[in-house]
Amino acid sequence: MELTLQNLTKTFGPKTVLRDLSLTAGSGMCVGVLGRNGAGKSTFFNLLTNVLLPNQGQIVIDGEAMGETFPVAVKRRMGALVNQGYLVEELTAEEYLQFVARIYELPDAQARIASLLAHLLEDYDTVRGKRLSTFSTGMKQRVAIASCLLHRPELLILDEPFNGLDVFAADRVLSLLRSYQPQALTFISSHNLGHIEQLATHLLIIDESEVKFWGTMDEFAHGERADLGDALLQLLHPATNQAQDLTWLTSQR
Ligand SMILES: Nc1ncnc2c1ncn2[C@@H]1O[C@H](COP(=O)(O)OP(=O)(O)OP(=O)(O)O)[C@@H](O)[C@H]1O
Repeated sequence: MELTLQNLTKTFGPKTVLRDLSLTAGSGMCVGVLGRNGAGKSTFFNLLTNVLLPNQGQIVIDGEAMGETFPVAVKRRMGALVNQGYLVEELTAEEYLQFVARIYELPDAQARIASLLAHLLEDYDTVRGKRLSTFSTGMKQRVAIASCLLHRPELLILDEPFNGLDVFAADRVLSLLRSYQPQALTFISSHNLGHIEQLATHLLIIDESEVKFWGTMDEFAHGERADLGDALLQLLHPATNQAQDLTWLTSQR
C-alpha cells in the first residue's frame, strides 16, 4: 500500500491542530508518531482512519483520493486502535474476535483467533470463558490489539498500543509487531520512546501544529547512536510554565 497525505490541515474552532501535513509512506515502513501531549497525534490518527475530516488537504491511497467517506474496500485494508473502550464487554475474548472476523467477512478465523489470544494472553486458558468486563486494563488492551491484526491489515494504525501493558505483555506485542512489520504500513504512537526505537523505521514528529521532522530514524539521529529522548528534547522546546510556589507540597512536615 502507498499512502500520500497532501497538505492535511485540521482545526477545532479557532485552534489549528495540524497544518499542511504532507508525506508519502509505503508498506514495510513503521512510522513512529511523536510529539508532546496535545500535539495532535490522536487527531492525526483520527484523520487517517476517517473518524475526523480534514479542513483542507487530502488522503490518497494507492493513487485513489479518499473522499469524505473512505470506500469500504479501503477500510477493510486498515486496522486501527484509535479510541479506547470499544470492546463489547459482554462477550468473551474469543466471541468478540469472532464478531470482528464476521465484520471483515473472514471465513474460518478460529485458528487465527486461538493463536493470537494464546500469544497475547499468557493465561488464556484460565480466562477463556470469562467476559471482557472482568478483564484487567492490560488484558483488554491485548484483545483490542488482536482485533486490529486479525484480518492482516495493510495499513495498521496504533495510537498508544502499549498503554496499560506490563513489561512481559509489551514484549509480546513488540515481537508480534516486529514480525508483522513487512506486511503493512504501520503508524504507531507511544510516549515510551524505547518501544518506538525498537519498532520504527521512520519518525513523524509534530509540534505546534507543524511537522517538525519527517524522515528515517537514521536521518533523525544523523547516523549517530543518540538517545531518542535526548534528541527529541533538543528538537522540541520545553513548554514554559510560570514558576509556581510548591513549597506547601515539598516542605518537610
Ligand atoms: N474534538 C475536539 N474538539 C476540540 N479540540 C480537540 C478535539 N480533539 C482534540 N482537540 C484538541 O486538539 C489538540 C490535539 O489533541 P490530540 O488528542 O490529537 O493530542 P495528542 O498528541 O494525541 O496528545 P496526547 O499525547 O496527550 O495523547 C489538543 O489541544 C486537544 O485539546
